[in-house]
Amino acid sequence: MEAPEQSLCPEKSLAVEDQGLAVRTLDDSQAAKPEINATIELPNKLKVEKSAVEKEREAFRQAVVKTLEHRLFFHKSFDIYKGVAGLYDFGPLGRDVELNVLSLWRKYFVNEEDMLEVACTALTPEVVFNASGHVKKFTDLMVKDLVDGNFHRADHLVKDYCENRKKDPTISAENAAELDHVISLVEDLSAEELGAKIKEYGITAPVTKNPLSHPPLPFNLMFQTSVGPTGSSIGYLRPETAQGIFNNFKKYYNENGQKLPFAVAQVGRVFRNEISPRQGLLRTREFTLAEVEHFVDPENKSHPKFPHVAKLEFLMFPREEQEKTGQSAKKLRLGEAVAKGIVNSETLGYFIGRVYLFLTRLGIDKERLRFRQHLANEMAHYAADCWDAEIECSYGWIECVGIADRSDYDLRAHSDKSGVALVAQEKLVEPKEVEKLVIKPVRKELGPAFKGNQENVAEALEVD
Ligand SMILES: Nc1ncnc2c1ncn2[C@@H]1O[C@H](COP(=O)(O)OP(=O)(O)OP(=O)(O)O)[C@@H](O)[C@H]1O
Repeated sequence: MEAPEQSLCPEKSLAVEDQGLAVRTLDDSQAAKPEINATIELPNKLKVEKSAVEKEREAFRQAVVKTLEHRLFFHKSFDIYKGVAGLYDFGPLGRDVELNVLSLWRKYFVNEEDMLEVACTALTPEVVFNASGHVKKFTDLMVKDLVDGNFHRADHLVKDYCENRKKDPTISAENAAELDHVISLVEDLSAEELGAKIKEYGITAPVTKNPLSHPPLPFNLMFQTSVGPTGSSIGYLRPETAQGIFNNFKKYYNENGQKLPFAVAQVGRVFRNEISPRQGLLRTREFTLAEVEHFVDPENKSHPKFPHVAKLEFLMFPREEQEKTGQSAKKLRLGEAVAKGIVNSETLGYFIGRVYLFLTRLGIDKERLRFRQHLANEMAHYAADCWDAEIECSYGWIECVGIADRSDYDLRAHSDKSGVALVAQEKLVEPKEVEKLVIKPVRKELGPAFKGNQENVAEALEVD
């Protein structure tokens, strides 16, 4: 997910804003023409300087990419056939970098926390993603170029439009704050709301400037395939590694001596049929994901090692701040964020702290790293609280790690679908007596009353 962008050259942006404001003020006060002309020259000069900085940055990025491709760090896959958008190969040096990063990741997570590391298959039967909700909900909204037929991600078009508008030095501070607000909410907008924004702003297809289809439609990002020769058994390439871990929960729980908490880690290839991949390696259709699922007692989300990270202080951008206009990430002490309930538990806070330590150890600049909380509707269908580690690079603020409290969503969903109880048991210090209402339908009465529906009614009544 992408997030509100802050300018990479803030001083220059501010100067442009200030001068734009000065011109408008002079204009309003009926100032003499030479005075206005002199003041106009300044923002124009700054505008030229600003775009020169941007051009320089773009040229630098292109030069870096060219060198990395030339030295075979990475390059387009199958490029003798002109390649496919969003598919890249790592050459020997790129693979070395990947292995070094993964080895540090193992040290910081798997070894440090004594996790179980596993490797599940990428090819997954449909029933798994029906149960997890991915078949229905793992979608992005897209619009179509009505002339050339190419598809574009609707939220990206609105975000790009707002960011480009913000570059206009004559824009008022109020309008800029409004655009920032739209950028921070863009992933939160429904199909109708995104469609309305596209119309309101008069957005057309990038490059061709052709009109776009309306309203945006959902597109499922999973690659579908069939398993076996008959073609009747549908499968998907996994878009995340976590579902394999949830399906094997009982085995791993037993392996851990039936004790909570425990964590399972997995590194593997995942596949997402991105609508319009762009930004090089940042948005590809096949990539390596390193994931951890930490299983915890839902009634006790404290973490014994939280004091080790509680004093860390770094840039955080809570949901409430994003909902106000004109706000940005501020330095916050992790202990304070958990104590105030901004981060929903010590366990989630602990992993935010570990990710901060890992990324800064990798060499990420602390001033260009922030943790942004998802807005209520932006969160994936399974999440109760979610924070993205975002790094500011030449493409703006880019999500690099997602840290979510998925609650018991997945284990419950797979228990219901498979009939296998994916649960943990805890021996209570004091035995508890619990009163429970259980409905036992009288089946012979249901038949005459509900006829063909009797099974559904019985099933609904039996749920406790
Ligand atoms: N297409 C992609 N190419 C490369 N990396 C990706 C891609 N999609 C997601 N990621 C990375 O995988 C991590 C976990 O994915 P997650 O499901 O949280 O992403 P997401 O929030 O669905 O992304 P978005 O909303 O931007 O599509 C992200 O933090 C990001 O770093």
